[in-house]
Amino acid sequence: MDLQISSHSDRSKVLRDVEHLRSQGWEVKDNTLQKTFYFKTYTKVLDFHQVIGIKSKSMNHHSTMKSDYNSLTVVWTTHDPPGLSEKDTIMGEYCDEHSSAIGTIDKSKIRQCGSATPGL
Ligand SMILES: C[C@H](O)[C@H](O)[C@H]1CNC2=NC(N)=NC(=O)C2=N1
Repeated sequence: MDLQISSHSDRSKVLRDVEHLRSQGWEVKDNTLQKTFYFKTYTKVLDFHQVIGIKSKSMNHHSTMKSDYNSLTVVWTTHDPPGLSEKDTIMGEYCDEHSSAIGTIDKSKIRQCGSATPGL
């Protein structure tokens, strides 16, 4: 895996934590950690977005998030110094913990209503 670890981070710890997150459904892509969480309602999608946003403010570490009616895709990476850092793995764990508290569903259970942005 050609993965860049942020230079201020403990490389072996980040790699270990990334492996754990991969076992929980996170994908490593272009030096990011990403995962799509599925929810029964849009209200839950918005709640999860808000929960991540509040934690991001307190950690001064921010993700790219793409919301849809039944899902939220979260992408973590560190910009400076670039690569994956402990902050990304901490936030990944935080997302898993809080998505469970809100209540995720399996992808196969989402109600298909079409994307608001065809082609995405
Ligand atoms: C100046 C401020 O501390 C930085 O820009 C913070 C803000 N949020 C951040 N978020 C992420 N994901 N990576 C960063 O390097 C980062 N840096």
